[in-house]
Amino acid sequence: MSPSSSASSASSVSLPSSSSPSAGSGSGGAFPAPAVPTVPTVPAAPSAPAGDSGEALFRLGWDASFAGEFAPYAADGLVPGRIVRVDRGGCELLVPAGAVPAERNPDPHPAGGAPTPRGDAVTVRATLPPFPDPDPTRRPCTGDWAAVDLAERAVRALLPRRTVLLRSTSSKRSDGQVLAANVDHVVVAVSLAAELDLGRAERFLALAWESGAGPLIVLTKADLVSDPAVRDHLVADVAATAPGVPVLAVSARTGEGMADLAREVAGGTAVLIGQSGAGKSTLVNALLGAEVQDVRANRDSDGKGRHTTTTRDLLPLPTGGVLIDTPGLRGVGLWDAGQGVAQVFAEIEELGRDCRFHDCAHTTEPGCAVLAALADGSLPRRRLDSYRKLARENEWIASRTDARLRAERRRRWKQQQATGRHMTERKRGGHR
Ligand SMILES: Nc1nc2c(ncn2[C@@H]2O[C@H](COP(=O)(O)OP(=O)(O)OP(=O)(O)O)[C@@H](O)[C@H]2O)c(=O)[nH]1
Ligand SMILES: [Zn+2]
Repeated sequence: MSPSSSASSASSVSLPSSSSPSAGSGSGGAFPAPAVPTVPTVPAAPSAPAGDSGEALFRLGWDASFAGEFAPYAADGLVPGRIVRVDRGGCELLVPAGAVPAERNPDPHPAGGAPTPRGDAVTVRATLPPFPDPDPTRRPCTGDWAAVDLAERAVRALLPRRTVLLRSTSSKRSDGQVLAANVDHVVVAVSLAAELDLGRAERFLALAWESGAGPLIVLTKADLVSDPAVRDHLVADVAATAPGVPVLAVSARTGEGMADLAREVAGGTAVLIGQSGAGKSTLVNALLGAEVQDVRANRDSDGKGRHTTTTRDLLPLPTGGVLIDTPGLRGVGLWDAGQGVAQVFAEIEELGRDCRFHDCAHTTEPGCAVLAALADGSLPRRRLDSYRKLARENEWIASRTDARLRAERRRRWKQQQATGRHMTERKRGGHR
């Protein structure tokens, strides 16, 4: 599947990138001021009467907080767009259809001849400004909100990110790579078709917490566990491992739990991560009500090459919310996720505060509260082993990372997450 195929969905129009400034647009009169959404004072529901452009934006995950950040750019005549993918030549964005003047829209009747619905979003290409920032995790990525100059087909600025998912790169010096920005829900898919791998789930959870987004565990293929008592037991097992994380058993095959999942992700932007074969593509298709992502019955066990089957990057869901499903996102590895690891193993961190030595490594130290909990059985051995493994792995990754960039990034994230937390909380909680 070629990358450009993403522009061919029935509701999108693919536009060639234009390098010639204001070509054919003549004076300001011939090129109407881009429609800029009204800035609401409260986050509007997707159905809010915010006008065509506003509606399209809210369907893409826009909210009052982003609108506030965007206000200065609106004054400059720029239009908000959400980055679908970044490539060598620039990026693809979704912008409100109403913001793209008809004369610059060569194909208003895409696949099937249906006109682009009013209030919908269209795909445009745009160039990206040079990013001199030495930190690679600051580069634009899928999910970023941008201020777009539609006349020049150029991105002028990115809005501050609320959350960001990072992964380690395979290079010797790990600098991290951005996978997705402004994600509210990280859905961790764990298959019920195989023996539960809690350690793996914990690794994905650490990454989710680290991003700033809220995790949600989905136990897939529930139809394969026919005994409801067994199923309940498995859900309880996982829930005990992940305090504070909702756990849902779903089956894309029978539809069980799918409405609950759709409701959980309806108020924001979600990503699906999990082991290859966990049923992510099947879930995406079920959530979309269409065959968009490729499901293959037989894959090579290491899953190499499967990314070529990913056909879409940023997908508005019919039930509300947006799904980001970019190549490389699904099997992510930990990267600099100390905070996330601590959050997954909150009870161990908590116990550690009662250790006699504040820098206790919980190995042989006298007065160690963690070892005491292990001895009296209140802390399962598996949990401690998993914690040690992830903490070690994380320390190793952190040691390969530029310390100054790392410290800067931490500070920035704290600021950004504090700013965006309120809106993210609303998105997460709004549909419960
Ligand atoms: N019984 C049953 N099988 C399912 C269900 N969902 C998915 N499967 C099967 O599980 C296999 C893997 O599903 P995929 O959706 O391709 O898994 P994936 O997580 O996207 O895999 P990667 O793309 O490799 O990451 C396929 O054979 C699906 O038919 C389900 O709800 N019930
Ligand atoms: Zn200790």
